[in-house]
Amino acid sequence: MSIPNDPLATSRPETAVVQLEGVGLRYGDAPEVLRDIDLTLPKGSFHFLTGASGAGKSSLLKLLYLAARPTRGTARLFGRTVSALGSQDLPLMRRRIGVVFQEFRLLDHLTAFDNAALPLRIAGGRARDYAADVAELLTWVGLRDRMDAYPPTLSGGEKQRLAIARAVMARPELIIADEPTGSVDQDMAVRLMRLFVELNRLGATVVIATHDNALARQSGRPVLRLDRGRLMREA
Ligand SMILES: Nc1ncnc2c1ncn2[C@@H]1O[C@H](COP(=O)(O)OP(=O)(O)OP(=O)(O)O)[C@@H](O)[C@H]1O
Repeated sequence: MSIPNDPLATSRPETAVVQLEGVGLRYGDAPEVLRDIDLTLPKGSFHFLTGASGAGKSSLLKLLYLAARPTRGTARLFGRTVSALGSQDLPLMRRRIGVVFQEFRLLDHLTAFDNAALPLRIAGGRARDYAADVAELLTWVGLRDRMDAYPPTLSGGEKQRLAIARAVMARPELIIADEPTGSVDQDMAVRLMRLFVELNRLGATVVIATHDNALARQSGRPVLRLDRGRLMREA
């Protein structure tokens, strides 16, 4: 399905971080949960993704962070066709993407500091080089006094802030966040949004899925809406 009057649809392919053409997704033999998705996300764009529970938001995000492949149509990420990626390509592609999972997915046996530092460690960084950056970002998200805590001892909001810090720590080119402010109060939600806005200003492409239609509309950013697996463009 093409989205009427969508200026993104005309963007040049080489500037697109994400391109989905005629994409469908089904789990097993069940009916498709995503249908006829055409979507181009230019480099440096910032979109919200809304839709009722079960509309397919997390499933669409899974396609974008390579946790699922389309069962129909074509997906391109950073100009590469996803179906042609080999197993050796996936870790490198994934390092370019920062994901805030709805259920956080923190590692319980690592401290908050080590969770946040993980993307830098995986990229081959040395603790003495990145320690100050990790501490600064954790301080920014209000976790200065919780750096040595383990995830099971953190509140829901603290876990969420840690998940966000980890996702953006290595300055990914594409930031994908699934309900990133669902567990924090309004003031913290505004603060966290400022972080995404700042990273976008520095060049990151950002996609944020949320139930919070007001948050999405007030942002002034384009809103993509999923309605039972079909993509609509709201504003
Ligand atoms: N791993 C899976 N196996 C089978 N069906 C799934 C799986 N994940 C999601 N679904 C189904 O796909 C549909 C879309 O789910 P999805 O989680 O993408 O929606 P959502 O819009 O993110 O919902 P929510 O806002 O509640 O998180 C639902 O019908 C769901 O039951």
